[in-house]
Amino acid sequence: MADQTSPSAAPKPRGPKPPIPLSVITGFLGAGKTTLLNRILKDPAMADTAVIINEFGEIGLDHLLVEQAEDCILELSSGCLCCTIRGDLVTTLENLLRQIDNGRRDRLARVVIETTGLADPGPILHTIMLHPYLVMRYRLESVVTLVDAVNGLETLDTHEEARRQAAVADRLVLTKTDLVAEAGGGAALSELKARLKRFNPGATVLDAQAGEAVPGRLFDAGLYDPSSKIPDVTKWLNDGAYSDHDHHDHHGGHHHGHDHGHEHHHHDHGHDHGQHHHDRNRHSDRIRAFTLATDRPIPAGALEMFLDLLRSAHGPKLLRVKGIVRIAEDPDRPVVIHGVQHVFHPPATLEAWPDADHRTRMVFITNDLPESFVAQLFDAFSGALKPDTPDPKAMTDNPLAISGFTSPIRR
Ligand SMILES: Nc1nc2c(ncn2[C@@H]2O[C@H](COP(=O)(O)OP(=O)(O)OP(=O)(O)O)[C@@H](O)[C@H]2O)c(=O)[nH]1
Repeated sequence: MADQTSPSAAPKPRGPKPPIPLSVITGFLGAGKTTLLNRILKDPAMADTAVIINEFGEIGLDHLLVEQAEDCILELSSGCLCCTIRGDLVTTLENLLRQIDNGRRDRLARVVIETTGLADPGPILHTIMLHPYLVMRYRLESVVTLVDAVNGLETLDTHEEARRQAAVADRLVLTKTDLVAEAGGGAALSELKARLKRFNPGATVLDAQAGEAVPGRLFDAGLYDPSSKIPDVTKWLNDGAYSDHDHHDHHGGHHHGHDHGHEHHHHDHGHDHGQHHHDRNRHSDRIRAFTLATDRPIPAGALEMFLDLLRSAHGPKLLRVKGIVRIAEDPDRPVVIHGVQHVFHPPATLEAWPDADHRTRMVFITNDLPESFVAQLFDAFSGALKPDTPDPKAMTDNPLAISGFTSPIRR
């Protein structure tokens, strides 16, 4: 029986095998995904990694890559990974497990899926998160999004997929910074970094040309490291980055965070100003990143309803949600939540708080979903009702809300 943990770990654990870390590398067409994969696959840290790539149109696999790590490459053949062959992806992931379970493969340290440039990574992540067996055997480790420093601003302006890819990332890798430097494009690079920071402040930005895109920094996003008993949620959440990335529009109260869309006016930033220089930012500005933090514990059932309502009514607007939550019934054992669009990982209960901060902290990256809405909804469910806000019963009685978020709290 293959053991996924480090060889030095004392007695081999009985029971289910630890889930295999799974990362997704995404990035717009030509961003440099294959180039990066080719490079990192040579790194000893990538031993025992299986890479799943898909062929797209006439462009075949990079043969270097195939030769480099023949055993580990599984080629999917039928078009776009995101839209048409999720069944293939499931089969491929199941086959890998079978190889491990029947001893044909000794170790599988990690799986990396490279998506096509046009893919919204959400559905790929959902394929794993929604599959009852795969979600037990694999754990989402890191979403790595490559951004071409030469074309990045333009691509973010014009392509929804590119914005989504950047917004769901745990790691943003800037590629082709060498070309920008040669062309004296320092200002454009700063603007690109600022843009990325604005709609995904928690993601670590790595410069591929500076040698920063190494496996340890790409994939070690921190949450469920099996070698640590209490996972490094703080690193994973990185909510500190949300409070110092901007300088305006700070709201009071116990909710922290920033609202780039001025949503309390309930109109769209871009349309509102109507000036040419705002057009460029219009789409990006619909993507908002904010945090909620509060001392007030929330009953487990109310958390369930909060998430249920949020995802059923507003799932498409949620790009990424991460959080550590203080539960009223069990305040010493926080619950970790993790969602991509309308799909949430089964929440995990930690044995203890990872650090001295015992507040509920959640980070949200949303598309056209205002911070104030999310904050009010959370307040309603956590019991911090203000006189002019609806009570949770009124909200859950909404006939448009779809139920189905069952048994969310599992250990
Ligand atoms: N100068 C420079 N060129 C790069 C860098 N990264 C990638 N490239 C080049 O950019 C082109 C596209 O790179 P790929 O790795 O094929 O990009 P990709 O994201 O896999 O492309 P698709 O699979 O078509 O979406 C290639 O010609 C690479 O050599 C970089 O950091 N600097």
